[in-house]
Amino acid sequence: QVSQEEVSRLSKAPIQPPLLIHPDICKFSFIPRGIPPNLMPQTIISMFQDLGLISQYRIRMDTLAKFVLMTRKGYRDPPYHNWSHAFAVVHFCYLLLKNTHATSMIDSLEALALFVSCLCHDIDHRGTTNSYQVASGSVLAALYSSEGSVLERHHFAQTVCILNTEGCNILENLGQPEYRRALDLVQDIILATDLAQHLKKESQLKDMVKNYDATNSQHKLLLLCLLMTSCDLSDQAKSFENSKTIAERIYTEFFSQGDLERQIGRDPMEMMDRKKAIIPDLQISFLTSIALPVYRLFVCLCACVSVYLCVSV
Ligand SMILES: Cc1nc2ccc(C(=O)NCC(C)C)cc2n2c(-c3cc(OC(C)(C)C)ccc3Cl)nnc12
Ligand SMILES: [Mg+2]
Ligand SMILES: [Zn+2]
Repeated sequence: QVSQEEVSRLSKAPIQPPLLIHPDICKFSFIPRGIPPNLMPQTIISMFQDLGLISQYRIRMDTLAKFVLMTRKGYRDPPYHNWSHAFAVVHFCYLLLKNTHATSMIDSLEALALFVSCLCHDIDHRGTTNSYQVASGSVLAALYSSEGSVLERHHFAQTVCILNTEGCNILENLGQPEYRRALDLVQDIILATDLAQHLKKESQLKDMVKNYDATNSQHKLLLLCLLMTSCDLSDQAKSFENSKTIAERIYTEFFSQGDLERQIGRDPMEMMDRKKAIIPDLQISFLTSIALPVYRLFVCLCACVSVYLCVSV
């Protein structure tokens, strides 16, 4: 729970335009960690405002304040999968929605669902992977291993839990069909952050990008998943110093998991083994095989769309 005093302080604070919070906040090169952690909740609220989502979906300010504070509380503090990661992902999503043609390809409900998904996509992450949940027989594995994407189902469940908490439902003023569609979108988008699911989609994503059809709901969903993974990986699209710092946090998590796996008598995979992992090699393969293709797809999509927009104008 969050204190009523904290909620009212945040909901009564005047909403400053993002640029007044930090002059570089609208630059793709901006490192969101440049925002002091105590200003993150109000920065998120000012991004909601700047995207026009508060008025469009008649979101009450005290409800939005409580939702953001509950979401922040929902994150644990592992080296990487923490609140500052969520904030960095939300910030990139804000820039995408403000700057790219994506806005002409998705409607405002999809933009709302994407933005909320970015904020909530790793809630209550423990700093261990899906396979570790199953190997260690965690409660989450007991709950979700039959469907797969164990952690991501939990992140979604936690999001619904917060929305169902008194005074936190920012979607309460949506019509019933819109509410249903928003929640279904948030579920699909958060589930798309399971790397295994993303890799399965590679060929569909390529096809969507090549001949994007806005009337095709499957294409629309694939686009939202691509936008989500672009945001989730966005620390790798910034300065080398930032990418290096973030990669070090990720391997701190991976190596701690490797230590845990050794303790339960399992042999950790190389990437999790602090004795065997060569981070530069691992990163070159991750960036070339996973991160770069995501951004290449995205650039290709924008190119296709801008041609499409010019033609259709
Ligand atoms: C810099 C950087 N290195 C990484 C190196 C390896 C892996 C990894 O999970 N290898 C698989 C093994 C463990 C079975 C992830 C890495 N990673 C991610 C990331 C991306 C994710 O999935 C999407 C967003 C869908 C791509 C999901 C989770 C994470 Cl931590 N974000 N930044 C990184
Ligand atoms: Mg995740
Ligand atoms: Zn993430």
